[in-house]
Amino acid sequence: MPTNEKERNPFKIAQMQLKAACDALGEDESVYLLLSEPERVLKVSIPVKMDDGSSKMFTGYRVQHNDAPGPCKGGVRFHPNVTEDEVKALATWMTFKCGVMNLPYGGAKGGVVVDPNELSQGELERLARGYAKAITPIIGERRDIPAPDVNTNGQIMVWMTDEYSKLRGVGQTLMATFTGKPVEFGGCHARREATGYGVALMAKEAVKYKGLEMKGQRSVVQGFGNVGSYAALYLEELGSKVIAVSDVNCCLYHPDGLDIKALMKHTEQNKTIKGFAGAAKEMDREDVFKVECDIFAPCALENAITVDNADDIKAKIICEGANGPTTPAAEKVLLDKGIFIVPDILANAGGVTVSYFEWVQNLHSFYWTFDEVQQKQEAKMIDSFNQIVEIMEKGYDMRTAAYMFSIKRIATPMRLRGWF
Ligand SMILES: NC(=O)C1=CN([C@@H]2O[C@H](COP(=O)(O)OP(=O)(O)OC[C@H]3O[C@@H](n4cnc5c(N)ncnc54)[C@H](O)[C@@H]3O)[C@@H](O)[C@H]2O)C=CC1
Ligand SMILES: O=C(O)CCC(=O)C(=O)O
Repeated sequence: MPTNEKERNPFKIAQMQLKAACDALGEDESVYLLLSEPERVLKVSIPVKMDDGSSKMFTGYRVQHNDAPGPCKGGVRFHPNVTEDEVKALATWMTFKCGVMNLPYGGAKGGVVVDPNELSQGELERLARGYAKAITPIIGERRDIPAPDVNTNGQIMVWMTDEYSKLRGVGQTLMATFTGKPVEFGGCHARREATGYGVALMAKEAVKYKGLEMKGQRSVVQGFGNVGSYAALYLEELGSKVIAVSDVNCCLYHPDGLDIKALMKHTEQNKTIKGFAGAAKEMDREDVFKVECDIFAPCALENAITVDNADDIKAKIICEGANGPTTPAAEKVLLDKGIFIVPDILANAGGVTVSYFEWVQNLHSFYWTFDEVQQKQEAKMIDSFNQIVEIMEKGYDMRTAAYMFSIKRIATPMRLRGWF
């Protein structure tokens, strides 16, 4: 892949990753053309009545990248740095993630430019409802199914489902239009845990592939939100020691391993890992890249690993919990150092996989147990891991192999539909 050192635009990066895989496959040029731009970009303005009586306008997006394999699927992010290109990239990655897991979906993503920490609970609810209303014309259980992402959660999915049902349900609750809902409201057991659990599972498969065992491996996790906290919990449960984690405020370190359950409790109460009594050292958040370890799991945001810090990372395996955490130039540095990278479209695909299970259960009103869900998730992820490794062994890095594996699954329905 060409590695323009300066390239940080996530959409350009997604296009570069796609191009590298299309070239490796020797695919028809039309496949790249059709997949390099999203099918639909909706930009919305959302008026919200604030608690002080004033009104504010928020900008939001819903991008539908491709619906050849089935309805579009992907989360909604609330973050001050959301841009149209970021949402386009995230939607593109969703298409290939669904392809990697052989789910009957294409990709989509949504975002609202907002810092939710600055909103009251009432303002947050009105924004969530306003966003759901604004994107109602293009979503639906057979068209596009949103879910949680950064700074959104089960409660926000309930508000959106309720709003959408008022507008489209005519007396019915339309459960299957949003996933990631709480178990008490049409949600699926093990969805909250699913992305982090999948990250830990994929790290374990990579460890096994290298002929090693999880016991004794030292893990480091960047980001301690939904994905990072459960990735850390399951990395610990699968036998590794989690010696460092970070969030937006700091990095915590303990050479004997942090107690992740206790840290999750601390974070629930304090909204940050900062101040946790069980750490040996509290450091600057950027120090997370310098901690010597075996498994490094970036679970925060895009462009976390760049050429500026790639050399600091001393791990055998990088398992990408976040979407797009590694720039192409940094990836080259890491691959040259012999680091095994499990790419985001596989490593964090547990979330959308269990969202798919939620959607299937909602459509049938028949619900599975926690263990059933995790067993089905594990079987699907390990199967994809093994098939991608087979392609990788033909001489590709794992990201390119994952794209090659996925592109075939998307190109075939496009070809059958006569799109090229
Ligand atoms: N929630 C989900 O099911 C899925 C999320 N993802 C991706 O995983 C990543 C994280 O998502 P969530 O955990 O849902 O978000 P979240 O909002 O629950 O947590 C984000 C975490 O990252 C931390 N963070 C932000 N900037 C940081 C920085 N510079 N250094 C260290 N930590 C930083 C925050 O403090 C927080 O702990 C995103 O890239 C998201 O797109 C991918 C697949 C599914
Ligand atoms: O659960 C889903 O449908 C999508 C999750 C998501 O946004 C992601 O995988 O990046």
